[in-house]
Amino acid sequence: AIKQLLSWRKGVGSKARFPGPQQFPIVGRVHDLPRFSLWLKFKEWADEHGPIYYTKALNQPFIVISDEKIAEELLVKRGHIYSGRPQIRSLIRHKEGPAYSALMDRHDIWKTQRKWAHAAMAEAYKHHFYGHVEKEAARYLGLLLLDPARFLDYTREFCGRVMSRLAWDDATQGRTNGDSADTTLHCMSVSGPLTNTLTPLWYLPKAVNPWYNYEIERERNQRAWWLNNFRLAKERMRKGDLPGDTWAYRYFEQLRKEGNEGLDQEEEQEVFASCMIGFLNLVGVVTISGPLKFFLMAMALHPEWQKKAQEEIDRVCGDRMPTMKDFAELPTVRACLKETVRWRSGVPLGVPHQAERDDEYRGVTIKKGTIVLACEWSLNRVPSKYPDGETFRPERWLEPGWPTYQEPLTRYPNFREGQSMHTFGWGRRTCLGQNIVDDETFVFAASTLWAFNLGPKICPRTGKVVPIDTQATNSHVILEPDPYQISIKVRGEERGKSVLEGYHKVMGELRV
Ligand code: HEM
Repeated sequence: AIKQLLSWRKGVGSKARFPGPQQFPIVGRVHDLPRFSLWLKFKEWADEHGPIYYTKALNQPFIVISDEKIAEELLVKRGHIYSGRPQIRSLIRHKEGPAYSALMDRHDIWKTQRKWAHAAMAEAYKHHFYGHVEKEAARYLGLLLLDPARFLDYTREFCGRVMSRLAWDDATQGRTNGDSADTTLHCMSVSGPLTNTLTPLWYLPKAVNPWYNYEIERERNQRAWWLNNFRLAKERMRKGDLPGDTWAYRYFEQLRKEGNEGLDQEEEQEVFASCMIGFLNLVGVVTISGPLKFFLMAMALHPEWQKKAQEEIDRVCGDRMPTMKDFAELPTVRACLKETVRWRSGVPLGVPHQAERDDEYRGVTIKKGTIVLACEWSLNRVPSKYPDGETFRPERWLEPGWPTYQEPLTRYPNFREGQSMHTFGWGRRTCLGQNIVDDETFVFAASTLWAFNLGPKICPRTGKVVPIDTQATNSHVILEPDPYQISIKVRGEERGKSVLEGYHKVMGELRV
């Protein structure tokens, strides 16, 4: 504190600085950074101080960006400087690895894991994830038909199952996968343990430190779970019983190509590989279930768009459930999805980058260690690119004249290319999941609207619409909306029969 006070006094008026809220000694502005919906505060400051501003929380300097060009200049063109990850106080050893590649510094472990995950994902995408997304969607529709009130649970489980099937051929792990992802996200978020904001608390002695003890236990369990699945998959590989369309198979096959026929490994190598596959499996759950839950909400609140999308689906698919083959013919479905992710971002703060060394930008020194945030919530509301940014308007992706419109509509909008790819981050740290996001959200959205009508829930006691707070979320780095209620009704008897038929067809093959 004394050091800070001195440097603050020395620093007054002496250097060029970015604009920003007034800083106070020792605390900076930590006192008015809310733990929940922090992006609203960052947007408020952006409106006041401009597209790049400076602030501090305790001793941690921040640069917050809300302009795509500036973010490109720093995070892409100068990616060799701004691609570190800051320490999240309540997550143990994440910068070193090997557990969370998205949160590691840029060292060899990160490079190896990123390269491997990128190639594994690209190969699976070539085969549109081997039809697993469609099969799980058919199961999801069946469950929704039987018990629509549990739609939020089922939505997350759907995402968890797809990922665990791809990772280890064990969709039954889908629910655990979702829970594990959720707890990890809690621990890494400002809205999570108090020690993420009041960081000095982390250094309390273990005997009186519930945050530290919890994290040790959580991380140990998660790693054991990953390692267990890895070893089970290895046993199956040895017996010739592991399907070739899993990431685990791909990994073991590579070992064999290197001459390791028996798949014998030191524990350290197994831990490395199980974390690499385990994390890829984990990171694909809530990242997708959050947008899907917001999509269902948006459709219930915007019947005019739901109807347009359903007319399109009925015209193209008729009585059969939509699949990836219908992608080109269903631009309205894609526009509703793309607009959902813009309107209610799943990663509204973006994922923080950190300056790996001192740099100078526009005459201002940016110190090594500064956290650089391209605030997705603000980027999605830049008026010149997204007019009427607070409103859900899928037409901005479908009609010429809007800044985000792109042709041909058989291809755009999508989540892999074209407009607004800032959603998936920047430069060397760009998201590795865009392909699966594109497939999974499309099949889920098209098939749900094919089978069901979504609408507001009417309270049986008052007869009034149950209100939905569309901004209420768990405020995690990657978030989901708070539980909400809508009505989900099958679109007629025939459609119900088709849903059940589809469900029975896949249930024989799926592990439950
Ligand atoms: C709509 C869904 C998703 C969104 C909006 C999203 C967004 C992001 C963002 C903003 C980042 C940080 C980029 C940066 O630091 O500049 C990121 C990183 C990452 N994402 Fe995604 N993501 C989504 C889904 C997925 C899925 C489904 C997977 C994998 C199955 C995935 C895998 C990753 C990985 C591995 C990283 C870390 C990259 C690195 O640090 O090297 N993401 N994502």
